[in-house]
Amino acid sequence: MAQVVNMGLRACSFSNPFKLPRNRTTHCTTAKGNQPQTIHHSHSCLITIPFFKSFSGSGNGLLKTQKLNLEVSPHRAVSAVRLMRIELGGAFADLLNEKGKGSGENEMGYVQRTLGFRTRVLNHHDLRLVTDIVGGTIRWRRFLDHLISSLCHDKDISSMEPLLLQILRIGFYEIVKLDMPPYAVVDENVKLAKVALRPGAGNMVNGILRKLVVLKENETLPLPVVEGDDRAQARALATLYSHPVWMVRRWIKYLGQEEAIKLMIWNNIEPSFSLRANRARGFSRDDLVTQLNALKVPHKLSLHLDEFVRIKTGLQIVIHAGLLRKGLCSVQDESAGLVVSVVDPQPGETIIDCCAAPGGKTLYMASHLSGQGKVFAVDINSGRLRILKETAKLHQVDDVITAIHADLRSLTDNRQLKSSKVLLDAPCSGLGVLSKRADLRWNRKLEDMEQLKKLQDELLDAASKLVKPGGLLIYSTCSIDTEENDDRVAAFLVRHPDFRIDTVDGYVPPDFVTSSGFFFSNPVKHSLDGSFAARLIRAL
Ligand SMILES: C[S@@+](CC[C@H](N)C(=O)[O-])C[C@H]1O[C@@H](n2cnc3c(N)ncnc32)[C@H](O)[C@@H]1O
Repeated sequence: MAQVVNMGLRACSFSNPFKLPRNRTTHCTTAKGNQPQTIHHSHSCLITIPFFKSFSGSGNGLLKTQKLNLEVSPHRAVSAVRLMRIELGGAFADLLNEKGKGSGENEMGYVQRTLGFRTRVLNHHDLRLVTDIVGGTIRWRRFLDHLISSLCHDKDISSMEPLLLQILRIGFYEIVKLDMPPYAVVDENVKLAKVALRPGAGNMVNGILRKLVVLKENETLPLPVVEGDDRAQARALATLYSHPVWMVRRWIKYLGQEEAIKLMIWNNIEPSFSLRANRARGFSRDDLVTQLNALKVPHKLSLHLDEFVRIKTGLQIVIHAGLLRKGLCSVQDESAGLVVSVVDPQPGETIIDCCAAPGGKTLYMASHLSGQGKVFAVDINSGRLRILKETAKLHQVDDVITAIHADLRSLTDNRQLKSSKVLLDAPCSGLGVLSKRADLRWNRKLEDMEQLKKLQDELLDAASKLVKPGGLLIYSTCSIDTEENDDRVAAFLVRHPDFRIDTVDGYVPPDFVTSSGFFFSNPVKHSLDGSFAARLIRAL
């Protein structure tokens, strides 16, 4: 049985939504005074025992509840809980959006509430494993679920206990995709299921994972075959490469099957990240490189942008070292940096950033103004705008940024705000950033595309009203979808014949310039996020 250290109040929780109530005797570890002892009770409630110890160190007598489990592998326990939170919509797969930044107190609180115990605090190595397991398990969800339902008696896994399903997904991912030593994986996940759920759940995990190990060793995994009509082929590919069927069909239509497969392979690879040294804080790329060397974080200089460095691993170390918190650098993909190159901000200019939050491009543009000029940062989302303002202070560019909380579409009716440079970084499907946003592929729906295109048209019309005669409108997205990119520009030019395309040639490396004069970063070709930008000049 797991070693359980109980500290805190007696509390009996019947409300854990991740466990099925059981009418059976369960072993719990409890304590009399400070002595642990085992009791039996007739439901799966969690019992914690009075310890009368303050964890805050404040000596205020506040009683906290905590059970520390040192037996289950902590990164698997934390991964299982994070996966449930993501699936239930409580968190993003993207670690950067995690308020708790990994194994912080917030996250351990979720672990405690979900599993009924805490794990030890995670170290860098554990956090790296959590990131890999969570990201990979989400990416491969359709593929893993196909295998799980093929191996389960009950083929409909949608009714399976959420926690049990996550534990199985983790085990399947570790065995099939990470090629980890199979029997260690079986043992660890069985232990987690037993402790976090009940012994019977552990037995079930044991049976299914062992079946999987045999099938893998015999190379007889039940995989779909790509055959039949277009729809059947798309379905098989969607399972094999773990994407929604509608995306696969769309990419086959626009890119052909070979390129669609390459794109899905790219989306399934662990992403690398880029860091931008913040020149506004007097922190150069050389300074950043010195810090990364000291932290032993492997890195490569960007081939395209002077302030950028690429890292494949070690982001947690950078976060932990406080480089982001101190505003010395930010995590920003080079594709986003290249959109700013298309804008080409110069000291003294006034730029309106129409959809600015959380501020990645605003801050980078502001850092190029060298204290002279202005960026008006408009956004409809007050929470995201608050993040922009806070980060602007941290980056010491707040003196050149004015935040405006507004719907761009009504802003243009009421104000006299106009400029010679207007950036519209429009809300989009995010189909160019699926490798980083592992959960996005499952959240995005085909119906979203029509709504987004309509919104993009409306925002383009609104942004165009802010452009002075002879001025420039830059339209950008982080999508690779031609209907959100080239087609939106084409439709805009029909509605606004006073605008014309100004090629991005000369602003970005030639390799990124399309035949129509737009900027386009192709994940497969450039090993960057996918993004798009067009320069549109208004007639005098
Ligand atoms: C792609 S994100 C912008 C990312 C940002 N440019 C950056 O680099 O960090 C799109 C933004 O558009 C904002 N938005 C959506 N509809 C809007 C509207 N009607 N008016 C103003 N902002 C809007 C969203 O709140 C979101 O922050």
